[in-house]
Amino acid sequence: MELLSVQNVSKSFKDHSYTVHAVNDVSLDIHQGEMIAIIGPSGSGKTTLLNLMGIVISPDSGEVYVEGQKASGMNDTMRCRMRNQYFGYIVQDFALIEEDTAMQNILVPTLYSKHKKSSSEYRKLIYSMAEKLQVSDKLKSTVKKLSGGERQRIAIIRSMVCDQKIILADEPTGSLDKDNSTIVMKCLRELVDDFKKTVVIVTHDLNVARQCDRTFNLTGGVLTPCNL
Ligand SMILES: Nc1ncnc2c1ncn2[C@@H]1O[C@H](COP(=O)(O)OP(=O)(O)OP(=O)(O)O)[C@@H](O)[C@H]1O
Repeated sequence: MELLSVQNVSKSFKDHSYTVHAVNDVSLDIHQGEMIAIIGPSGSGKTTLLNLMGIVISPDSGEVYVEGQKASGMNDTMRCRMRNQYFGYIVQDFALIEEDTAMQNILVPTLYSKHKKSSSEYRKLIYSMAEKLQVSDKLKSTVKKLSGGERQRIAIIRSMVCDQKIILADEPTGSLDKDNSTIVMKCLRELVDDFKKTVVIVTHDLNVARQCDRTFNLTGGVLTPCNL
């Protein structure tokens, strides 16, 4: 069974005088342990599609299934629970709290987790992930003291601290230089290869897309497979 299945999903936004068809009849099946890239011009619907996949927003038509469970049939509480259980998000500006330490930021999703571990279990897990991503010495630092690449690695750890199976990354290397971009992509690849995570990346960077297992182009809300 697919881990995440998007079936004939469409989403429009109405402005005052016109309607934007942001995502238009998109279907995509994603399996566990895959790294998928979605590329496309600005305004082509990439973030909207990512938000539909992560059941952050609901489609106008079509269905999203997570491990075979239909998202549209759920009430808000169930959908929220599903979102927290399955999805980790990495966004371009990292969405970290500057004045808090890296550790405090990483622990935020654990406050909302259904399957809570003990505080010492979380810390053990976080240190082991941080060591792998070479930021274990930064966990006690406030975020404002960290570099862009370090922030992004902290955001990656936060995205999987509750053992979410699917990581949705919107331009994860967008604001990074080449070296940090390489480190972040190596981290994401390791999540897929070593932890069997599933990663969906929205990117403008073709080098980033080439490192993924499958690549799709989204133009005018229409998704097509592409070879880079
Ligand atoms: N909440 C909203 N209300 C109105 N229009 C929206 C909304 N969200 C997105 N849109 C419109 O839908 C279209 C797709 O937007 P989206 O952000 O998904 O594109 P994108 O491919 O991620 O763009 P970029 O690469 O610039 O981030 C755009 O025309 C955008 O203006």
